[in-house]
Amino acid sequence: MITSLTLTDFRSYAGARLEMTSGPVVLHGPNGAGKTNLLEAISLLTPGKGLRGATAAEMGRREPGEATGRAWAVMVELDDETRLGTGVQAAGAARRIVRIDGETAQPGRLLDYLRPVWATPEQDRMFSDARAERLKFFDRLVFAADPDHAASVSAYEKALRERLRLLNDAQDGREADPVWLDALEVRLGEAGARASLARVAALHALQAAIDARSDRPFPQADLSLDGGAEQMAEAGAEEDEIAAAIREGLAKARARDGAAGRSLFGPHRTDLTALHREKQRPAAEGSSGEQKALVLNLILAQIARLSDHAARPILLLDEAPAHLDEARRTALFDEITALDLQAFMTGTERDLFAGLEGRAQFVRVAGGALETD
Ligand SMILES: Nc1ncnc2c1ncn2[C@@H]1O[C@H](COP(=O)(O)OP(=O)(O)OP(=O)(O)O)[C@@H](O)[C@H]1O
Repeated sequence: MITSLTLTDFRSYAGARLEMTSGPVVLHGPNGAGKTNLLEAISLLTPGKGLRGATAAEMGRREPGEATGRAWAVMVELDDETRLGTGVQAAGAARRIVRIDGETAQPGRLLDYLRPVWATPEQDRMFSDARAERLKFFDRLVFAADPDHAASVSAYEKALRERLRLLNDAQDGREADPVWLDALEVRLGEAGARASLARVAALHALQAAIDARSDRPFPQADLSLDGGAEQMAEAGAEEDEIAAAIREGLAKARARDGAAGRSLFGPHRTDLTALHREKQRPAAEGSSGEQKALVLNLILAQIARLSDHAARPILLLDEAPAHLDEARRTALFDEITALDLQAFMTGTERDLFAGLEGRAQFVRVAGGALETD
């Protein structure tokens, strides 16, 4: 578990430190106090984008009127022994670095120690929002258990950007090198097939974890992946067959993609859909409270799925209890306590967390300072 957190020039914090005892941590305080900033800091102790999807340059503390944020750092100590840190070395730097016990490390190594999983108010409309955000959300769930997935997705995205650049050049009258285009599409086929197979495997594991929670007062989702490559994987196709289908589809789509200036074919267009099981309706048609409860159930299923890993998950819940009804709030608190899970939760009112009195650490966030009540 995280036993201490130190923030230096991170967002609204000039310097702050919080020590944790065991159990959940409740962060309460007025709007704009810096509660979400703190969850965001912890969310950065995993590869990729954090809870706000912000760039490293945005996270450095800025005084009013300052154009560039400062160099910032976030450091946690695990069980009072291992130190994980991230930050930038120079003000405004775009790339954050990772340190483990003081040594620079590959971001992927963080997953050996911590697996943060988060739920934010922005996810409430996830099922009715744009498809790209849903796939990003799902991919994060996949790579928390399967770190290789992040490498497949980033190799795929890089090759896709290169292919589109070539097709745009061709559109402007410059000849696109067909050998290079072929090579990129081979790479897209391979990385895309790996990514699709990993997504399908994760979908099954997640669905099983959701099904195992049918006794909880949260709505259940029936998940599916709506994409050609994933459907082939479901039907038992091998990786090289899926890769060939992606490659062929991309080759056929060249002219159309070039004219549109977008990549209209490929597994980056896969969608995650969810059916509200009890109501037999698409999740996208549910109320925002229903969508929130459904997403939270999915997040809790993910936590259960990750609990077998050596690196235990850490749950970050931004404003979740405020939007749950009493029965679900109680169930959430009981579950978090029973799982012996480290959870950080935010809310403007301390009263919302009355059910955790005596079972959680209450921290008041105000004026850039953190005070345990
Ligand atoms: N780079 C930065 N430098 C300085 N201050 C920042 C920076 N980024 C964000 N802030 C400040 O942090 C505050 C927002 O903090 P945060 O989102 O954590 O609030 P919160 O406590 O979660 O509030 P709410 O209850 O409204 O969600 C704002 O006042 C914002 O101006």
